[in-house]
Order: sequence, then C-alpha cells, then structure tokens
Amino acid sequence: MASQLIRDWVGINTFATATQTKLLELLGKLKQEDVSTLTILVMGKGGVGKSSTVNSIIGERAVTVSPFQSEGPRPVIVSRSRAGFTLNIIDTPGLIEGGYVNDQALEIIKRFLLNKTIDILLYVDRLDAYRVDNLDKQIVKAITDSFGKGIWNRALVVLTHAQLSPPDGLPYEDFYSKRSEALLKVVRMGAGLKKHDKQDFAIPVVLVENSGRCNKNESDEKVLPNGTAWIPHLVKTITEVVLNGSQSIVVDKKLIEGPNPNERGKFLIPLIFALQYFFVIKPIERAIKNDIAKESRPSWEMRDTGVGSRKF
Ligand SMILES: Nc1nc2c(ncn2[C@@H]2O[C@H](COP(=O)(O)OP(=O)(O)OP(=O)(O)O)[C@@H](O)[C@H]2O)c(=O)[nH]1
Repeated sequence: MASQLIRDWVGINTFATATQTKLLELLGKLKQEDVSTLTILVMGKGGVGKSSTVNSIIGERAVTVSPFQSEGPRPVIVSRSRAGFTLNIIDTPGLIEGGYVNDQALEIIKRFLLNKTIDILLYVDRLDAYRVDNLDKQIVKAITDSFGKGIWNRALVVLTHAQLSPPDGLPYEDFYSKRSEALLKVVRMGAGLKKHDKQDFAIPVVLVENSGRCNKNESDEKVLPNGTAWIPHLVKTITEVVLNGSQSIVVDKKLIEGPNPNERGKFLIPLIFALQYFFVIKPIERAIKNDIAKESRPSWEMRDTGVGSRKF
C-alpha cells in the first residue's frame, strides 16, 4: 500500500455540509484513538452494489459500476487521504459464478490481499431480496475459510437498494428487521458461529441507498425511508466496529496458504497400516489357516490320491 498513490479525499466535499461535518468528527475520533489508516474490504455476490457502495463512501466514481456482471475478476484498491487520515477501500469481484462460489476469484482476492491488513469487512447484499439460500451460506463459509472466523468480529452486513416500499404493506422497519435476521442467521451458520459466540460476534446491519434518486432531508443529506442519513450512519458503525477491541485481520502467507490438506494427518498413515496389519490382515490369515487345518478332505480327493480307497 505504501507504493500506492494516495489521492486527496476530495469526494468528501460533494457531500452535504451536515454529512461532511459528521464524517470529519468521526475521522477525528478515530485519530484520537490512534487509528489513522483504515482498510475496508468489500465482498459479496455479483451485482449487489459493492462498487456503488465504494463510490458512495468515497464520494466520486472511483470504481466502475455496471448493471451487468463485471468482466475482469480483479480486486481494486481505492485510497484517499484527508486531514492525516487514509482510507483504503478494496472492491472485489462477485463471488458467485454459475451457481457456485468462484474459487478462482477468491484465490485472486486472497493473493491481492497478501501483506495487507483488513480493518473492516463490508459484506454486501441487497435489502430488496426476499430469500436467503445455501449459496449465501457458502459465500460466508468461503470468506471464513479464507480469512478465519475473526473476520466476522470486524464485519458489517451492508444492505443496498434500501429505498424501497416493502411488499404487502409491511412497515419498513419490520421488513428490514426480517431481512436482516434471515441474513444474519445464514451468516452466523456460514461463519460457523456458535450460540455462545453471540456476544463476541454481534454483526451490525447497515442500510445503503446508492441510487442518485436517494431521498434527501432538509439538510440535503441522503436519507433512507426511516429518515436515517445513511452515509454518516455507515461510517459511524464502521468506527464503532473498529474500536470494539477486536483485532484487524493481517493477511500473511500462512493465512493465505493455510494448512496443506495433503499434509494433514500424514503421520497417522504408518499407524493405520500397522493397525490394519495386526487387526485385519493377521486375523484373516489365522482364520484361513485354521479353516484349512480343520477341513475334512472330500471323498473324491481321497479316492484320487488313493487315501482310504477300497481294495477289491
Ligand atoms: N437503486 C439502486 N441501485 C443500485 C444500488 N446499488 C447498486 N445499484 C445498481 O446495481 C447495479 C450493480 O451495481 P454494482 O455496484 O456494479 O454491483 P457490484 O456488486 O459491484 O457488481 P459486480 O462488480 O458485478 O460484482 C448497477 O446498475 C447499480 O447502479 C442501490 O443501492 N440502489
């Protein structure tokens, strides 16, 4: 990251004054706690609004947004600095390809992250999706297998397309809490989090509306249907997670390569052979020998060999 050209975070000036003030306050709070760099990793399925969310936070069109699946499955890092604070956001390609987790994309992401430290994971999905399925669980599992369970201590679930009218006249807050509950349940399962982990792993869910048609309040801030100014709320939640006392994720070679599954349990092989020899092969051999010894020879064999043949 050091060799990376870090541009001024000018996009912040495009936000409403009230939003700018809140953001600068939050950055000040982080600096007070000796946090002067923040690296945010953005992951999720394809087309859920990852790149749009990156652009919304930065306040400029820093990464390409497309309604269709993006082509080159390459992660992109966007770095901006403001008042001695550096923000790095890593946008990643969608993790699903043909109904499965795209292991190749995941591998590329892991290599890209080598020697970087992840302070925050934004796990992005859409608010306006009505189901969770096994695929969601698989993505979360793939992320957990890659970076460890601890990453969920540093994670936020981000739900885009948050400016919606819920179906069947459901109140907005009810729809939001049902959708987040369902998704969090799958996230906890995919991350292998147990019930007793609950305290440690309270993953916040944050709503986002990236559309240019997002409603605004009287202070010109982008607001959700529930009136929340979402950009400062997202950054505030990020700040809380950063300061929650958990560890950032250092992506080193060991983490990337993990334990080689081919090496796992290799030392047990001679032991398994020995057990097989003494408890399977030997008893079978003994049983065969006993069988042969006990066997009464058939009469035709006796006759052919002359044993016991009648004399005429
Ligand atoms: N209305 C609305 N549209 C959104 C929102 N977020 C993203 N979109 C649209 O959804 C489409 C996909 O958005 P992207 O940001 O490219 O999604 P992505 O997850 O980065 O996609 P991949 O890079 O292909 O994985 C684009 O047409 C965006 O304009 C949102 O919050 N509200």
